[in-house]
This record gives sequence, structure tokens and C-alpha cells, in this order.
Amino acid sequence: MNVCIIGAGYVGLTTAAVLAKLGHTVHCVDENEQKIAALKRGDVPIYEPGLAELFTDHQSRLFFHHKQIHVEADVIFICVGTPADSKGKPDVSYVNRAIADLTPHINEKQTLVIKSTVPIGTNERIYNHFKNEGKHIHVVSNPEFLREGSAIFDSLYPDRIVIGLREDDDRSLSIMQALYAGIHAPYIVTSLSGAEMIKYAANAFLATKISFINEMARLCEAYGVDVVDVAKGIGLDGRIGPHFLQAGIGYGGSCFPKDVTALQQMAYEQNVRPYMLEATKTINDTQLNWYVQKIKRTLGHMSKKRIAVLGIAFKPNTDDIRESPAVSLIKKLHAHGANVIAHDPKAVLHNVDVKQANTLEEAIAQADALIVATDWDEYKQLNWAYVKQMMSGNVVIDGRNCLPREAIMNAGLNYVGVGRG
Ligand SMILES: NC(=O)c1ccc[n+]([C@@H]2O[C@H](COP(=O)([O-])OP(=O)(O)OC[C@H]3O[C@@H](n4cnc5c(N)ncnc54)[C@H](O)[C@@H]3O)[C@@H](O)[C@H]2O)c1
Ligand SMILES: O=c1ccn([C@@H]2O[C@H](COP(=O)(O)OP(=O)(O)O[C@H]3O[C@H](CO)[C@@H](O)[C@H](O)[C@H]3O)[C@@H](O)[C@H]2O)c(=O)[nH]1
Repeated sequence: MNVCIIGAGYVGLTTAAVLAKLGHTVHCVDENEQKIAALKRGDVPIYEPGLAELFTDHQSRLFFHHKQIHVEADVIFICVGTPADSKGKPDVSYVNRAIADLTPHINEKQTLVIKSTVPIGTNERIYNHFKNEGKHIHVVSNPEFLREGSAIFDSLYPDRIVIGLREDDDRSLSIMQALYAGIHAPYIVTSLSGAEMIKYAANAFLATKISFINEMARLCEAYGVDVVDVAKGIGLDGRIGPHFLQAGIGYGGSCFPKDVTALQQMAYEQNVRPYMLEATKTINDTQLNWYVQKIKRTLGHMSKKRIAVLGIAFKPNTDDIRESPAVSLIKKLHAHGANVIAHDPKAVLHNVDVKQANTLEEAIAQADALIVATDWDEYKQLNWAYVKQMMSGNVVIDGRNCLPREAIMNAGLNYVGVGRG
């Protein structure tokens, strides 16, 4: 099939690479001229494992365009951003602009797929917009569930494919199934709004699991219990499951914070009090301060102390720093007078007056304390005896409960986790 993807961000580029791998011809359009120029040169503007390789392998089927082109696409995807506005509501202006640009050109043979995470009712509104323009456009809501850092794997092996359709649409499901032929996953077919709600509910539930375990971490700390044992102990219950029970300095990224708040706002608009979402957000908003208090208690004062913060990205295997708890931690430690030196294998610190080390050794050397803020594998695999030699102090603070506690203690270092007594 011939596919046009509008918005060459994480979702757009991953979708493009995967559809090209499946044998489709893909035209990616973005309004960011520099991004398109980079893509045309063969540079991938984001770090996502496996993405560059897929682009190289399937370059004969991948095309990049700056201005919106209206190729004879069978399917047009909207993958533009929907960030939170100043009140926490989803800003759908990028979606609206993309739809406005498409309006004079789109024809009824084409299928329009909305992959961006959009507020409940947006797909219906888009359908009605075209109807008012005299066009009966087949609009499909096909939310995306990929995680950054494993986006290609998640797209090739998704847990499910959610397809939202209008009741009278008897054409689009088979088109979507043909498009995704080769990907084996159960299809959940629902209404346009149903698909939108599934996306928000999935993110809200996952974020709630994290806030739940972070609350348990605070309780574990108070009672001298190890939250890692608790997570294992409850996670083996099939009804609970082991995933998203890693306590830490809170969830971040471009999705959970904005989507939890967005769903909360949508609830208020309907006079529904979202008690659970409020709690999820409150726990996350206070988790970092709670942990900084613990760091302060551990280190005494922070003034002039040299603290190596390992991790800048909001999670490992990405260079994305949007809503990164690691960046917030770096800012807080800096504000407390600490002499912070940050490190990340891929992400770059912007607009913060803190030095970023080029190598791990540079970050660790002479540090009074070392804090892991992002659970990159290379931090988990550090040689702790060597770390001890390099540091001035002996405190290792594991903000993600991801480090080998025994090995660290055996190296003569003090280990401080999250909710670990
Ligand atoms: N990042 C993720 O992991 C992820 C996962 C699932 C769903 N989502 C959702 O997918 C959507 C996209 O997220 P993202 O992280 O890929 O966003 P992004 O910010 O990385 O990329 C969006 C791109 O769209 C471009 N754009 C904006 N308006 C445009 C227009 N009118 N015409 C052409 N290009 C335009 C921007 O220049 C940018 O390159 C959001 O709704 C997000 O909530 C994101
Ligand atoms: O047990 C856990 C798991 C994750 N996190 C944190 O939660 C955040 C989000 O992590 P993750 O969900 O792995 O990354 P995202 O790329 O933000 O993916 C989420 O958001 C996407 C955008 O909507 C969805 O598509 C994905 O399904 C959903 O997992 C990160 O800060 C993680 O450090 C924890 O603190 N504890």
C-alpha cells in the first residue's frame, strides 16, 4: 500500500519504519524543515534502538517531505504531537492544523488514521468536519502503545491492535488488517471514542501502578521493609502481574504525565471526580521531593558536595528528556547548592547550569555521592570496586532500585535505594 504519515516524531518515524519493513511505500511529512533535511541525508533525528537500521534496510520505500504532499496514499496517518496546554488539557492545535491542511486534498477513497493520542470525541469531530465539507471520509482511531526505547519491538509485536471505527464503516477494518498483515496481535474493534478512551485508560492504569508502588515504597521505608521484596511478592500474583512495579523517583516522559492530567481534565468536564487519577498524579508530583529529603538526610548538607547524577533521559534507551525526573532531580540538587556533574549515554542536558561529563569516569571521579536517576544497563553493570576507588565519598543512591545492592555493599560503599528500609 501507499502510506502517508504526517508528523515525523517518535510515533511517526517508528510507524514509517515498521510499515516500510512490512512492504509498504511510506511518505513521511513534517513541518520541521531541519528534521526532514536530516532524514533525507540519512540521519535519524532521535535515538531509538533499531530505527536507523530499519531506515537503511528499507530506504527504497521511505520518502521524506517538508511541505505536506498529497501523494496518492491509500492510507494517511496523523502522528503529530498533542502536548498539554497551560491548564493540562491536550493541545490539539497540531492535529487541527494537519486536518485543515488535508481538507482540500483528501478524497473519499483514502482512509484517515489518527494515531496521535487525542481527547475523547476528537475522531468523531474530525469525521464531522469532513462531512460538513461535503466529504465522507473513513476515519479510523488507531492509538499507539509503543514505549520509547523499545518502540520497534513494541510495534512489530504489540499486545493488541486497537481499531476504533464508526458503526457504518464496513471498509476500514479490512484495510487496517491488510496494512498490518505480518503483525500477529489480537484486534480490539470498538467505536472511535472507545479507542480514544482505551489509550488514556491504559496509560492511566500503568501510571497508577507506578504511583501505587511508590506509595508502598514510602510505607516500606517507614516500617523498615524492602519494597523490592513487596513488588516481587505481589507481582507473582497473576491478577497483579510483575510489570510497572519498580519504585523510583517517579514516572516521566512525554506521555504519562500529560495523559493522566488530560484524562483528569476530561473527567472534570463531565462532572466526574477522578479520585484515582488525582491520587496517581499527587503521588508522582511529590515523589521526587520525598526522595530528595532522603538524599539530604543521607548526605547531611549538600552544599558544595560533588554529586554525580547518572542519567538524564526520562528512561533508558532513549535520548528523550521530556518531563524527565532525572532532569528535575539534577535541578533540585543544584538548587540545594550541590556541585552536580551529570552523565547520560545518549541524552543531553539543556538550559541547566550543570556540567555534563563526557564519560562515566569523568562523572564519578572524586564524587562525594553517586546517584542513579535513569536505569541504563551500563550503570547497572558498573565495576563497583573501581567506582569506590574513583569516588571521594562512599554513598551510592539508587533512585531506580536497579543496582546490585550486594555487590555495591561488598565493594565497601553505602547503598541507599527507594523504599528499601
Ligand atoms: N512518544 C511516544 O512514545 C508515544 C507513544 C504513543 C503515543 N504517542 C502519542 O503520539 C503523538 C505523537 O507523539 P510523538 O512523541 O511522536 O511526538 P513528537 O513531538 O516527537 O513529534 C511530532 C511531530 O509532528 C510534527 N508536526 C506537528 N504538526 C504538524 C503538521 N501540522 N504537519 C506536519 N508535521 C507536524 C512536529 O514537527 C514533530 O516532528 C502524541 O499524541 C503522543 O501522545 C506518543
Ligand atoms: O515500573 C516502572 C516502570 C516505568 N517507570 C517510569 O515510567 C516512565 C514511563 O516509562 P515507559 O512506560 O516505559 O515509557 P514510555 O515510552 O513513556 O511509554 C508509555 O507511554 C507511551 C505513550 O503513550 C505508551 O505508548 C506506552 O505504552 C507507555 O508504556 C519512565 O519515567 C519510567 O522510568 C517507573 O518508574 N517504574
